[in-house]
Amino acid sequence: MVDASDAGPSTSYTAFRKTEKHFKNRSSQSRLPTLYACEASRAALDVSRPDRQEDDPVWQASWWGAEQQNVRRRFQRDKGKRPELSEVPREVRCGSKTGYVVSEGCILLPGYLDNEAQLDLLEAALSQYTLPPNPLSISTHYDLPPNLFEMYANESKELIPTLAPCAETPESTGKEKPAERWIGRKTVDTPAGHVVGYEEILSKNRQWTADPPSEKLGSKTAGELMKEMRWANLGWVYQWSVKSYDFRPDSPITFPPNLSTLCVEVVKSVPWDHVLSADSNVGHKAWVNDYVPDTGIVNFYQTNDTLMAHVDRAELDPSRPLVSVSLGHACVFLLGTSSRDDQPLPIILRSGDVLVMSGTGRQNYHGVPRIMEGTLPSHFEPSEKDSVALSAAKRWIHGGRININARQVFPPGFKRV
Ligand SMILES: O=C(O)CCC(=O)C(=O)O
Ligand SMILES: [Fe+2]
Repeated sequence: MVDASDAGPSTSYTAFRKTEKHFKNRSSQSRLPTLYACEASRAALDVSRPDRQEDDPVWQASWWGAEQQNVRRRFQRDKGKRPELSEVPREVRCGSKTGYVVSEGCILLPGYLDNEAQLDLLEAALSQYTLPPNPLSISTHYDLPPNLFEMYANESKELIPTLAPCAETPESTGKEKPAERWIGRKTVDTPAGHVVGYEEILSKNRQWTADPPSEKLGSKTAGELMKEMRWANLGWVYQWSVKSYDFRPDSPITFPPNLSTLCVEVVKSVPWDHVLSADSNVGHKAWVNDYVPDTGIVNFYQTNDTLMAHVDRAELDPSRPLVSVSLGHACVFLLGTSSRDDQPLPIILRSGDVLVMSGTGRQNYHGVPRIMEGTLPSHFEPSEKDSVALSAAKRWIHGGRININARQVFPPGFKRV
């Protein structure tokens, strides 16, 4: 997951890595250049900005300089005149919403979820999606209680013990360290364009063993563990160390029905014939009828977490849509191409935005180099009417961002052996 060039001098960094470093740099917070502004290579695309500047938490938190006032209006006005702006983003009607085609197969639906829907999904992500049998990043290290979030909501001070360390295995010694801290997913990289077949996956399933619990960890409270948790797995279980789903069970863990309904609705709303190029041959005509997510990851970010450049290419059909929802603080999302050497497009993702990656766009490198501090929208502020669970969920999101992304790993009609 780390650029091979990372060990060398800065001049050998890939274009993707340089942009990641630019946005990770905390010494010069604020002053984001926009796509309209001059430094085009690092300029960020911002289409979910509210119409009134004063309503924008990103603006309020001083991420934009005064010179960026009304930048979106100027962007719309000048799009036709400036060739570098005419390609991205192309506007498309998605049902009752507006979408922007930000690159081949990648569509951003700003503000797809209203405030109420965001709060419902926030509560579900923390209180339901973290329940057993869904694996959590911390499941292999701690002897978790049946309901960790409930303990968090009740502000329990009870200590949750670690699991006993077990013998090392050749596949995973637990000693490999990622070159820098990121969202806690240890993976091996695969060559660009590599798509794994079912047989290859089953053989990886047989090799895989879970990470052994670390001996260095100590008991923690639910409050500490809810901050340490980096992801929850939905549906088919992904094995991070071998980058494959575990297809050994007969059926997946039940995928949350409400989330499935949301993702299907998003995919049905996209006018695929207008989004994908005419020569695109990815079977998109079927998606409106047979797209059903069966796996997903919920990413839990604290404001200093990042997600490094990667491609999600473990699904059997490499082009079916991946639907990705943002909640909480805004972030800078980098959308690249199938090569890390190409300059990625920085996109501001706000709470309620939905990004769909599909077709050849599924092979694009992407990552999250920055969660934008101070950008939590006001509907996440506590209210007297909140239930215990919602109030705890709001408390959690004050320190972070949640991303929920769903995919379909088994294309319809696929026969398992
Ligand atoms: O947090 C995000 O917006 C992106 C997450 C992502 O790319 C992933 O989980 O594969
Ligand atoms: Fe991803």
